[in-house]
Amino acid sequence: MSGKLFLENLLRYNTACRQLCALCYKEVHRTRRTTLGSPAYCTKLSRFLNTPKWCNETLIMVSISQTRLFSTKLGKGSGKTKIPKPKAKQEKQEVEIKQRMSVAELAQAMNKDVDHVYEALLHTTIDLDSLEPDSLLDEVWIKEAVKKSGMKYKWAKLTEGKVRENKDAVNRPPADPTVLVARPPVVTIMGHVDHGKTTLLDSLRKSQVAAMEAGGITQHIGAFLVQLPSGEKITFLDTPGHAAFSAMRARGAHVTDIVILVVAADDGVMKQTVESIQHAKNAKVPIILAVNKCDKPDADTERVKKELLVHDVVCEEYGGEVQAVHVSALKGDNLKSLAEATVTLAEVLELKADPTGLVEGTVIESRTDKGKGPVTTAIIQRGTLKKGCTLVAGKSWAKVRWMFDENNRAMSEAGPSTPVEIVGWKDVPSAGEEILEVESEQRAREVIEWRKYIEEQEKLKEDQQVIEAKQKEHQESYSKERDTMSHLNWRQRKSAMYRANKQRMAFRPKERMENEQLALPVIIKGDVDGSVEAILNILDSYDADEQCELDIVHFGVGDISENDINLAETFSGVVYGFNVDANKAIQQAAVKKGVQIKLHNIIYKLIDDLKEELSSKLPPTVAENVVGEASVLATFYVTVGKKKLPVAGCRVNKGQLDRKMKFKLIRRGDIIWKVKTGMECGLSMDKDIDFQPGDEVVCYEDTEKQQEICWDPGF
Ligand SMILES: Nc1nc2c(ncn2[C@@H]2O[C@H](COP(=O)(O)OP(=O)(O)OP(=O)(O)O)[C@@H](O)[C@H]2O)c(=O)[nH]1
Repeated sequence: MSGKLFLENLLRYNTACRQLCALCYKEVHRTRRTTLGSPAYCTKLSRFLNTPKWCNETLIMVSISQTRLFSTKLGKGSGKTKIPKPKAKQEKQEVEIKQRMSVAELAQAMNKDVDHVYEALLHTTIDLDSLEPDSLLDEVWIKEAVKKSGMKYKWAKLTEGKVRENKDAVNRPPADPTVLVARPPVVTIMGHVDHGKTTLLDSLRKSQVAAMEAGGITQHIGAFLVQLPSGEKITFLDTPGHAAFSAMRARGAHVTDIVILVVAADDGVMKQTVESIQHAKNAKVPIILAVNKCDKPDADTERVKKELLVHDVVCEEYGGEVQAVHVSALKGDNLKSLAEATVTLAEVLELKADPTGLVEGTVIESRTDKGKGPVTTAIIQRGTLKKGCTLVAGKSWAKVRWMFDENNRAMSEAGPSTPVEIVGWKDVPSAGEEILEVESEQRAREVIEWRKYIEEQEKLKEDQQVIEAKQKEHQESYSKERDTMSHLNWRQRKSAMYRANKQRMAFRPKERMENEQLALPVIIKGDVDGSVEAILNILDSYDADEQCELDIVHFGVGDISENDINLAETFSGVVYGFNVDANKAIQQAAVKKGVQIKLHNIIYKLIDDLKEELSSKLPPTVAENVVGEASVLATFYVTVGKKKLPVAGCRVNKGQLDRKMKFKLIRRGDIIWKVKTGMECGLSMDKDIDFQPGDEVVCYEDTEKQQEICWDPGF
């Protein structure tokens, strides 16, 4: 072929394509989603183009992909369709938004002050009085404020967290040894079930109450302080059992200095004794042995000590370092010796803390008190807690309003190792959470916001990991089916899918019409190749065509365009966008054409939405809900006017019979009386029915249930 001939052919081909596009575009709009692929339409195209039939399919494919180009040009050239000029759009300031933004964050993103955001939301339904600068705004209000400010929004990338400045509160560096002072030990009691942990704690607490002046009310706050006559103090954590201990350890809370291991002298070393030893060893916390129930006649203290040797707990008598004290928790015998042994060990451990500077501590227990609101019991580990301090713990913060000890007495300050009940929390923090004092309320809010943000990011990451793992799994199982396309890149696959779609449209127009309500055509748009590909990979696993077909009519990168809306209208489809936008004109066009645009920033939410959309296409299933059952005991006739009507004497065995509902088992008909369980009744039908004793009557209603699509995308 000569160069000239080639050029001429090319020009003819281009013109033909353009004309085809024009025809196709008009035809698509005229016929509204019905005849694009019909044989009549193909013949029409053939005649128009004077082309052999074999190339129609290809041309239709080309025409669709050209629709966007053509429709854009149409607006310019013909003046029929007015497309908003992009000029005004370009002038708008772009604001990066995300799903959760505080008023202050939004103001910052808009380069305005907080008042600007309030003003923008002035004539909306949002309650402005409740809005603080740190209040989180819903997506709808974020968008509204941006729009009302004459700006446009753009979704921030999910990876934005990596560059955000860390605002968390952290422990102070280790204190200067010169400021350290001795502090009481914090003790946890552990041991096997029923060996006497609770009894021991109760006795220790009671010994303290007895030692107090009358009037003190002991309450369980999760920890209490015991003061020996010599003046030494011991803090006991009032949460017996290794479960609480390991829960604290799991959260990284290093609260306990000493473990008192309770072993019943009549029972010896048991399973949970061994577990307790293990927990103490893992946490590198020294043990004191309390051989309990020594008042019992069958108590054998030596046996206990010998059994413990196997588990590397060597008592002093056996040349080890573990102090053993023989007690009776029930009778309160030798508890003083146990306390003294604890103090001795504490001295050896040289337990010290810095009582100055910002407070650090751990939440031992938390609850909501009717009068006081959220309350925590904490062990202070550094600094001295006072009223008015601002604290953060987990995702909650507090301005300390009151402090109480376990005897419900108000405290003015609490130093290291002191158990204290703190009132003033905004929410209830969890046990084991670290308490840190911060400089101001503003700082506390900042820390909490940061922690919530991090939690959200981690959740997103986790979700992403789950999705990826499941995708991998699914990909493997579907790789066989995809073998035919596996050698293609995703752009080539796009063409292949177009072809497949067009073929379906061309060869099955009738079935298509019939099945239209059981097919969901979708248009997928994403911000980058990678995200579109990720979504397509998930959609590859779609295997519920039996229930409802999923047609991927089109997919691509970029914001939702007019072409997407036109395609969605043509195919009665839904447009899904991931991390992309749909400008106002597009949204208006979509509303006008009855096209749904669904925008998402999280893939699994998009897929969830798609699943819901697919499920909504399915017809509801009908289930029978039995409301009553009766048995016919006898039959008789009653005379109504001149007529004798057959009546069944029934006993309602279950539920009730309601004439408004459906009946079965005994032929069809209506019930005259509404009767309840256990009552006897007469049943007459509006048709002549020959009742027989022993017949069963079931009264039921049809209930509709929405079906769910059985596709499992793997997450
Ligand atoms: N004779 C005697 N009985 C005791 C002694 N200490 C506890 N008991 C009894 O042993 C039983 C169990 O005591 P608890 O204090 O509930 O034991 P526990 O280890 O806290 O049990 P769990 O909370 O179930 O793990 C109770 O009936 C107590 O009265 C003791 O020193 N002497």
